Amino acid sequence: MSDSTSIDLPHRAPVKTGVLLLNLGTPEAPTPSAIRRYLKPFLSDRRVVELPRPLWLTILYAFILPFRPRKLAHSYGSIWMQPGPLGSPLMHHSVQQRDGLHAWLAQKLGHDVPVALGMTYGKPDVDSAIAELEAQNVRRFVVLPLYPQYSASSGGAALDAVFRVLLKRRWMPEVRTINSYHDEPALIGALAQSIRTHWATHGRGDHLLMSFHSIPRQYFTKGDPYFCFCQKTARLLAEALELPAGSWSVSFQSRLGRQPWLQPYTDLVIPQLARSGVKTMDVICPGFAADCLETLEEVALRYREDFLEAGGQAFRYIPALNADPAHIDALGQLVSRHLSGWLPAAESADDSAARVARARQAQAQMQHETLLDRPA
Ligand SMILES: C=CC1=C(C)c2cc3[nH]c(cc4nc(cc5[nH]c(cc1n2)c(C)c5CCC(=O)O)C(CCC(=O)O)=C4C)c(C)c3C=C
Ligand SMILES: [Fe+2]
Ligand SMILES: [Fe+2]
Repeated sequence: MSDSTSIDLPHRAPVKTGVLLLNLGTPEAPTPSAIRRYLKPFLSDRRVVELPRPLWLTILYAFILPFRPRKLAHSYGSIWMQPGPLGSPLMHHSVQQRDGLHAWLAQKLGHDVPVALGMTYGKPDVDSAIAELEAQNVRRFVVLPLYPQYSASSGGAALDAVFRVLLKRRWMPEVRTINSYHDEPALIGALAQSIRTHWATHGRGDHLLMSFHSIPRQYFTKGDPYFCFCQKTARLLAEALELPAGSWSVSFQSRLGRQPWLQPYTDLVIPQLARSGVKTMDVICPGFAADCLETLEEVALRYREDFLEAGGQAFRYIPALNADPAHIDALGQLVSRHLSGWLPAAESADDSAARVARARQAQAQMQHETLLDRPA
């Protein structure tokens, strides 16, 4: 007991409040081996693929992992932004979102709120992101999976990764999780503004397609709310833009395998629109917080070609919100609400009474009581 002051006890320091941002993850390089390393845990997750295990593992190991990475290497290669892991658009934008949110919280709330980024699959993993917060003495944090529309296969899997890490903790942190923010007014406002700005700069198409990542239809019939959340985001966006009926629609992209997925399928809708006389179209993907393979390669490159081949004249992809200030503002507002009661009220830095109050607060947050420090 007498040498207890030399023990490195985490509860000696003032506690901090943090934010954990989560996204899917992405390969570290546009190479078959890096893509295989990424796909293996991703496609082995029971939240992502719910097929009977022996059947799915046979398909995964016999047909997908040996062949798909090579095909995807070309696709990733076409959108990679710079050498190294930050070359993946998803990683590039996620890092900027992390830094942008940290700056927003400091500016608007007057506090240093550490923000860490963790990926459900690949690096930086959720374990290291939580460790990063803990190293700054964060003992309570808000978890924000960057999927505006919750699905078990995306946000659910991300939260699983958090809870798996916490299972190993002796001293559980306080955790608040954000489930879905598909109808967050600031998010709808940011999306609407980005569309208006795009129209003002590049012209307005005859039709606006809102394309969301699909999921197997059966997940919806078993109770996944994702389909309805996508429809609600789309309706709110159409209302905000006062879009006439018939001038916009919703579709679902990126399906894999033979079972039915949420419909209508984007890859079928786009040429159909061209054949039905739509000459110019805009596409936005309001389910993707950051641009990635599925938006930049699948939609902006491949579906553009399909549209033009089917008789369309102009196809414009409207980028994801990425680290756009309006997006950071929407995420900041969302996170701030969930931080409620965890931060002392913001004070102006030159207010000396506030400085004293802050010092008292810090003292009160020193949770280490004196028992171990008493002389034996
Ligand atoms: C096989 C099942 C899949 C389900 C279910 C699924 C749901 C889902 N995915 C996203 C977001 C993203 N998916 C991305 C890539 C991607 N998705 C799947 C499979 C499923 N996704 C695969 C196999 C891949 C890899 C690429 C490919 O093989 O086509 C990405 C992009 C990652 C990147 O590196 O850029 C995102 C983002 C959501 C939101 C979602 C459920 C709602
Ligand atoms: Fe996906
Ligand atoms: Fe519903």
